[in-house]
Amino acid sequence: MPIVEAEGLTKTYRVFQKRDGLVGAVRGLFHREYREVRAVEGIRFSIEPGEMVAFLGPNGAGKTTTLKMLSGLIYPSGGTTTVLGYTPSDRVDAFRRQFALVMGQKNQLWWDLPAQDSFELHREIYQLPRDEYRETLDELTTLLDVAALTRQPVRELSLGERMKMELIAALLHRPRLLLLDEPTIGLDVVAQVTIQKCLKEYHARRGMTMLLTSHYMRDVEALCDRVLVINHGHLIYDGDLAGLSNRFGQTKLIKLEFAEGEAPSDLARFGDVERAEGGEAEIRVERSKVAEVLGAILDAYRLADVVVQDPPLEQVIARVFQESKSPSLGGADHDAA
Ligand SMILES: Nc1ncnc2c1ncn2[C@@H]1O[C@H](COP(=O)(O)OP(=O)(O)OP(=O)(O)O)[C@@H](O)[C@H]1O
Repeated sequence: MPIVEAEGLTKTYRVFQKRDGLVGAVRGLFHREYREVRAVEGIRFSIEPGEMVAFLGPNGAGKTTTLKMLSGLIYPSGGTTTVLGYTPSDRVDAFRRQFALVMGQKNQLWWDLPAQDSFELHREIYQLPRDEYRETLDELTTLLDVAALTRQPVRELSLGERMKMELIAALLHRPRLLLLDEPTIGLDVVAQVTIQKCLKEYHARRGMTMLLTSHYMRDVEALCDRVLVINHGHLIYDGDLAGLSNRFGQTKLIKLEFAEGEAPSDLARFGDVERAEGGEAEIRVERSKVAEVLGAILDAYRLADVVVQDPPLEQVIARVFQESKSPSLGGADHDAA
């Protein structure tokens, strides 16, 4: 049975429109005008136990709104969703005990107290047996390398350390489903990698299901095999990472190392030369022409090495977002799953 199922899930916000000027403001007191924001429009997907899925989309695409509906923080305007067998907006205890939502931009922990005190409160709220709590806490503080910091007030911790504590608090009750909204936002690369490693390791040990939003493609590549892409409230891709590159990455990068001397000056006849330095060069070539171009290069020059790469995920994703503005890609489009 899927852990998450969404069918036609929709959220429309009603936003008060403030009028310009004093007269407008006074008029607004008597005649309130509203505008509808269609944040999520009829999305459909399901997630199986143990999957690690990335939820991608540009700013304002509807990611946080979807996560909030999946955790029962807001009611959908339409459609249905079942999470862990429950309707999230019912917020029953049995449901809340089995999932956690971590928002990179929001703190759950008490600012002036050591994280340890917030962890204790979690233990009380979730009524965790002491042994199990100790075991999980030790495991997580070791994994994230913050055992020495749990007794320091949270406000004195760095952003990265605070995020690690947030993650610990979220995992203490061993949730079966972890919803992560930008868990590495604003962190340096080292802290990002530590958090990725912890999530990966923890997933390997406990096999929880995870849905993650992130603007850092490194998070996605490190953790997720499957991606859901949302734009303007529509789900426009549901499939694996490789499929995303195949479909939207229209070019490939050919990296060449020449056997003798400098890179030749006439490489532009094969494609767009991205770099040519010393005996090395990189040429961007249309996906459908890679074999032909490679054959021509091998005929013309002696090579010491050659590598053909997909474009970086950032580029592919930027292209997906760009293309999804066109009407032909506007609706939900499921490649896999
Ligand atoms: N409480 C709210 N009231 C009114 N409109 C909202 C509310 N929350 C979000 N929106 C609007 O709904 C749309 C989707 O917002 P959402 O926060 O879900 O996007 P997102 O994909 O998470 O974006 P980001 O990557 O910037 O966090 C946006 O147009 C946003 O302005």
